[in-house]
Amino acid sequence: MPIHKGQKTIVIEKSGASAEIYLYGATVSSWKSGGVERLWMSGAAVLDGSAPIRGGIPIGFPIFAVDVHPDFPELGGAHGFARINIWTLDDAVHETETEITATFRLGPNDAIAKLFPPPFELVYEVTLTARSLTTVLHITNPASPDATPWKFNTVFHTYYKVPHAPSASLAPLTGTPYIDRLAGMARKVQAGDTAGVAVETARAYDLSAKQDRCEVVLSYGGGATDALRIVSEGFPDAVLWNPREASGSKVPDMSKGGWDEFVCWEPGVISNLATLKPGETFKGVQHVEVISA
Ligand SMILES: O=P(O)(O)OC[C@H]1O[C@H](O)[C@H](O)[C@@H](O)[C@@H]1O
Repeated sequence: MPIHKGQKTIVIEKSGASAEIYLYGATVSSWKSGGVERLWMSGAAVLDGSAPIRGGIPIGFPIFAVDVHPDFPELGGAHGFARINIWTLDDAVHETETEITATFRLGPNDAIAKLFPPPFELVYEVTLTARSLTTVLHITNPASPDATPWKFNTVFHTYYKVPHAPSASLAPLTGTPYIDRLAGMARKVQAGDTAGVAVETARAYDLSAKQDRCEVVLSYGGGATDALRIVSEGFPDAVLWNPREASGSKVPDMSKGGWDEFVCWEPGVISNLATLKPGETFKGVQHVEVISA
């Protein structure tokens, strides 16, 4: 069976690879390729649907981090409601010889409407092949033409599992502008080719010049024979984040030492809100592939 449906999660399998997705938040919680777990999950993650899942790929929408939405200030909090609501799984699972796709949907409910009244539709496709995981988010404003446009942030808050976070690096990033969220949102430009997380890092890279297609390679370091090629499409930003011990130890659902085990590279609409007019759909893609180092 290429798909296993549980009460809380589904697992898809293809050519020896697998991915587990919680209906809560449509959070991809595990991706195994080549017999290796590629996503990090905190040992202290809350998995009972009472709090966002600390690990995997939580989806942020319609705000990012603790930023407040100018039109819907009640949203507040972190990363919005998409990651803390139950999504529905389409009955139809698309499968070919080389790939399998499961599709999830989220729309308004009473609790969401109190925070974010306009109509919206989120469609999320998770596609697995032997060596890749692709996530695609479609965000639609289905309102009638005379309705007011609304604004949103979104993010694939992806936690990559690495053997030793301070040894891991992302490249090529030379000359890419970024906002240093730890330095009063100072605007800086990436000097060297690689960026890492040996110290606490929260940078929002400006990918607007390569919004159509941005490719980076996450190298594990330490003589690893494989690496991850991460391609994002449609996203104007990506956050590089790791809290290291000083800040990570204050995060209640982060296991001790967790900050040594992951790198977050988070493609999204982050530094500015995007506007969606009635009838419009935003599409963001993240394609991650295991490659030789
Ligand atoms: O604790 P969370 O709401 O999941 O957020 C975790 C982190 O996500 C982002 O990467 C932000 O840049 C950080 O400021 C935030 O701490």
